[in-house]
Amino acid sequence: MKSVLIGVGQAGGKLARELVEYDERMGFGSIRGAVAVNTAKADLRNLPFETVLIGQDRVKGHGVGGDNELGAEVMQSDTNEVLSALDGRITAGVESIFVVAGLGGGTGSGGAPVLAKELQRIYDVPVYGLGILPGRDEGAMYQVNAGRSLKTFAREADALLLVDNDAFRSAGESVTEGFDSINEEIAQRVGLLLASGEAVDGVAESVVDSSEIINTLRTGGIAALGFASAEAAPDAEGNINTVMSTTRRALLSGSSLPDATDADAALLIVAGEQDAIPRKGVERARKWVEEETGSLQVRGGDFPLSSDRIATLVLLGGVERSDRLETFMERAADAQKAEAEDPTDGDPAEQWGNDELDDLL
Ligand SMILES: Nc1nc2c(ncn2[C@@H]2O[C@H](COP(=O)(O)OP(=O)(O)OP(=O)(O)O)[C@@H](O)[C@H]2O)c(=O)[nH]1
Repeated sequence: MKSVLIGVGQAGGKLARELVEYDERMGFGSIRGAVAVNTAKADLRNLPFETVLIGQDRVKGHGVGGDNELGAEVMQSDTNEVLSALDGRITAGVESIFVVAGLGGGTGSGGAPVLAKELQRIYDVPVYGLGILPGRDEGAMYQVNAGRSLKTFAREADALLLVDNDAFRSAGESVTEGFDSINEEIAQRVGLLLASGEAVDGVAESVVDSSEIINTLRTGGIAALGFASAEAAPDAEGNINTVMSTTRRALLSGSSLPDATDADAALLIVAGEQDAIPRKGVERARKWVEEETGSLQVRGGDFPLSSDRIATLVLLGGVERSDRLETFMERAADAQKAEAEDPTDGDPAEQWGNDELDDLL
């Protein structure tokens, strides 16, 4: 799926760079352009694509210091500068735009939903969010920011693919120490997903295409992406169990949003040498995903790739009712309550759609 990335804030810029580098390293060519936007001048250095500094009149290039309302305001005032930087990049072949941001800070958290809303008004292609949730050890401000941004971003984008910073943390490593490896994990997953819709070597009907990604995300709301891989046998018959086990791992332990398995729609992509992908295994795994997600809309497809491994990607659309997200929304609402010194309790199940967490826009 040919896509253009807009990284907003520090994490957004770093992750966009990681995605561009992965796509180039693999020779996929699915990322057709990238732009980084920030209120902090220093964070725009070292990014190998066009950058836009916003809010100079308000914060003089020093960032918004975690104030996501200010982040939203400066994006609103300077949207035209961002749109100008995009001019000519959303060409006829581009199939989607991704707005990439960490949701715990100020610039990305506040700016990304505002930008998604503007892009929706202007472009016909889907506008997706790629949002990073703060780890549970990050402070209350990060949790509140992310809770508020999450609701608004999910509403303004066609779908919001979420990554939980706790999902890829290695034992004994702090969230901050792990950023580079987390970014690599995300870039690999998302990079493979985008490239899967582009497969040119495959002529078979079973090869996945971009419309299947778009249809899986059509339900809107929150999306998650799971991944797992294993060494492949040379023949398809020998890989039936491998496809099943990588599918299980991708969904149950390799997801960008752990424990989010209830979904409205899913797409199972099996990557590897085309002759080594077992039809029987893919069909069995697809049925398993159907049972596990409770969705009757489970699509499946191959991604022919020259490799001695089999990799499975599971894209889930509409996972906002999942336990993990409810736990997060509860954490964010608690943090907001603690900040406001208001001890009244709330039902976590209702926090998704309501007022405990103020909307950003
Ligand atoms: N995965 C990942 N998360 C990051 C990275 N950098 C920051 N974060 C997370 O993103 C959130 C902070 O967002 P930033 O992007 O640093 O903040 P910002 O949007 O630039 O906003 P201000 O600094 O307030 O202007 C925190 O929850 C961090 O955990 C990164 O490189 N990778």
